[in-house]
Amino acid sequence: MRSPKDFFRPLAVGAPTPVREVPFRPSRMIHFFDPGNEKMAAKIPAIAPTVDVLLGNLEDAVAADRKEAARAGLVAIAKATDFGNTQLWTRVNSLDSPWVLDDLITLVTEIGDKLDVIMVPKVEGAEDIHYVDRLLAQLEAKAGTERPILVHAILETPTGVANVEEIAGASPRMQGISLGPADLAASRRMKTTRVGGGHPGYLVREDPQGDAPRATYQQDLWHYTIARMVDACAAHGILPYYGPFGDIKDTVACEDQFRNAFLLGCVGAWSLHPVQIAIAKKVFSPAPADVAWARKVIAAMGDGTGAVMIDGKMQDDATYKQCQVVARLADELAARDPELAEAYAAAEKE
Ligand SMILES: CC(=O)SCCNC(=O)CCNC(=O)[C@H](O)C(C)(C)COP(=O)(O)OP(=O)(O)OC[C@H]1O[C@@H](n2cnc3c(N)ncnc32)[C@H](O)[C@@H]1OP(=O)(O)O
Ligand SMILES: O=CC(=O)O
Ligand SMILES: [Mg+2]
Repeated sequence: MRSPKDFFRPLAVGAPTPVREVPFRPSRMIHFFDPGNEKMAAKIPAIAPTVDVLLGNLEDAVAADRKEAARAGLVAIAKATDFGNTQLWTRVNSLDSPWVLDDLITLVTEIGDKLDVIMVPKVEGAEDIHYVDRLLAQLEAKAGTERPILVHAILETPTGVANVEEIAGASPRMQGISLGPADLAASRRMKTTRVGGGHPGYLVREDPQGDAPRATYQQDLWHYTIARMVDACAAHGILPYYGPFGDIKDTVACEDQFRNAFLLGCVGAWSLHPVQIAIAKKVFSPAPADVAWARKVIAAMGDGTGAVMIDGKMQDDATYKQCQVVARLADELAARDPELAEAYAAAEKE
């Protein structure tokens, strides 16, 4: 019988030991591709070095009669490609679908040693994660994989949002959670047909002042859910992400949506099209001037206690910690990205 003390024990004999801490690896963009689409698949070796995460998508956006082709395509691509230090993830079909069992069995036994993370859609509660957790342990034991494959949940149903804390803490395999604004809008019966982003009808209006025209301000439809997801993830030591932005041509609004998520605490977003890769890279890498400022505060704060004034702004133990968040992220990203490392070093010298 298992007790809470067994949380970090393997769920099957012969499965690898679960991780105690989610390894932070840059994941500014999770680049989606359909492995059964020959044109997209052909681009993967060239795209791989330009992204932090490549994700072979098997779920929505893959037609029902192309599911097997997508699964087989992912196996072939994973076997044939050297991804370097770019992570390989997959999004399997939902747990109530006719495809997910074969997705998991095939992928773990065929390419389990190459897969870093499995994204599970439409997660509604801890029981969904427990099911995947046990099955993955059995399959890992069968395949002889040496490290555990981590699990990422998509937050895209009202029940999932209501249970987000228990989902985040359901297993040591939990790597992170992404907001899925399209399915969430549908299942909440929101009246937007957009994939993420704002809506001109969701606004507040200035009070009337005589006959003067009243300004309106568009509000953020996703603020509540992203903030809730970020808190749940931070409380459980896992990573939060914004999901898809569907208006591919509106690169400006995509950047805004990504930046809102970044400022609220997300570490990355999905890129659905090559044009969104550079946007995510720019937004989810702290700006060089912000990194230089953070390092200046850290240097001035010594052991991180007390209060000082820098350029007219009060700094104390809390701002020291805020600056550490930015500086640590910059270090982690610079270790992967030499161009960014140079930009950070140059900004510090200014
Ligand atoms: C709500 C959700 O679940 S979101 C997640 C699921 N959705 C997805 O994964 C969508 C992934 N992206 C796509 O399917 C496509 O980008 C689409 C359908 C949005 C647009 O595709 P297209 O109309 O072909 O776009 P476009 O003509 O600009 O593509 C230019 C080239 O980039 C390729 N391309 C497009 N998207 C991708 C991608 N994600 N990865 C790699 N290559 C891509 C196209 O195949 C095309 O190649 P070609 O020049 O050899 O013809
Ligand atoms: O899967 C993503 C979504 O927005 O739905
Ligand atoms: Mg979805």
